Amino acid sequence: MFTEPIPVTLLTGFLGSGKTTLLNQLIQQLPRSAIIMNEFGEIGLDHQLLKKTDGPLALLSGGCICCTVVGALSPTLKNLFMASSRGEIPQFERVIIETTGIADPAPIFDTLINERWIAARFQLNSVVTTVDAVLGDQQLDSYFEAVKQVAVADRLLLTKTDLADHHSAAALQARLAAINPAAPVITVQHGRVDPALILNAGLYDPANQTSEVKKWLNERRYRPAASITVMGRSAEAPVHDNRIRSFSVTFDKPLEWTGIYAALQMLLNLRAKSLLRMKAIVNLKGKDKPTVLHAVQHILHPPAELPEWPDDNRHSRFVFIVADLDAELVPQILREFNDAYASGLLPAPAAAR
Ligand SMILES: Nc1nc2c(ncn2[C@@H]2O[C@H](COP(=O)(O)OP(=O)(O)OP(=O)(O)O)[C@@H](O)[C@H]2O)c(=O)[nH]1
Repeated sequence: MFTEPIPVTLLTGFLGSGKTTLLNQLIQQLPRSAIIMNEFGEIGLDHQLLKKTDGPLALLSGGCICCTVVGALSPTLKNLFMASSRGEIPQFERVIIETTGIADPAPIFDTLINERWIAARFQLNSVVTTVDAVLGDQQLDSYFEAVKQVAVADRLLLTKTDLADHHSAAALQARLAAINPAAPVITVQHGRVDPALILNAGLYDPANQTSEVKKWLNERRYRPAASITVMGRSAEAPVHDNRIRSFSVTFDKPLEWTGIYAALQMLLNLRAKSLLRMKAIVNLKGKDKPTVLHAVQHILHPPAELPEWPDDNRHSRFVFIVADLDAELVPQILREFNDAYASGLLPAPAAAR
């Protein structure tokens, strides 16, 4: 029987960027994995490329997991869990979900975080995005979905490096770091990677990971919001990258939870398409311990208290990756909502109490 929530790794990446190749390598090393493959088209073919695995395999065919078949993810996870509990299929230790190459991962987060039955039994563990070292640059130029997949990743895997020249691979790596400064870029050939480098990457269980939180947040990799110019940057930068801003916001005084919650709700709801990723370790008034927050697009993970601060720094630190939004607006919204609630100008929203 399962006692702890089962870790889920989300494997995303643009069409043909090497997801199935990676999966084939992973399942050799991690045979006790349940695989969920999402395939486009009525008759999926990708699973036929998957090597034999001891773990269960579930297919979500006939559409993309982020739109037409999103409702199928929850029953699929339930069926896997129940069948394994009853001994009808082998026990599994983790789930790996491979999305279609054009999927937007936000609805998958929504299922994993907001559906109670699922959230009690499964836990999102890491988001791994494959990027083709040869075609990635062009795909980032042409498809904003590809940029978003990079922005939400905990780990970026640069695939097909055997086919790319060193110079262009290095340039692509720099471009990825500009979009998502904190995600390590791991180069991969033919899907061969040490699973330890890509699993447990997301700090989705902050209670156990005080020492990991600094690596997870990695705010030193981000420029402060105030140093980012307003929309419409350099003419040479690729058009989609010009839409992306990644930056940090710091507050030195303890924050009012109701104000921060209201500010985040506003950013998440009004700007659902703008906010791609947010992570934070915050010092809240009246609390000795830090609170960890994170959101992917409009999905805010429930706040979690860490058992202790990772170091002497007691400042609240946020990192954001946004699209089509001026960086300076974000600290302004956080500050103004914080001040308004701290001074009692506004009543606390019910959900934040
Ligand atoms: N040379 C080389 N080929 C690779 C590498 N990784 C993947 N490929 C090849 O690239 C092609 C696409 O790889 P897949 O693993 O099917 O890519 P995918 O992301 O699952 O593709 P979709 O499911 O169609 O989005 C296949 O022919 C792979 O054999 C690599 O590191 N080097």
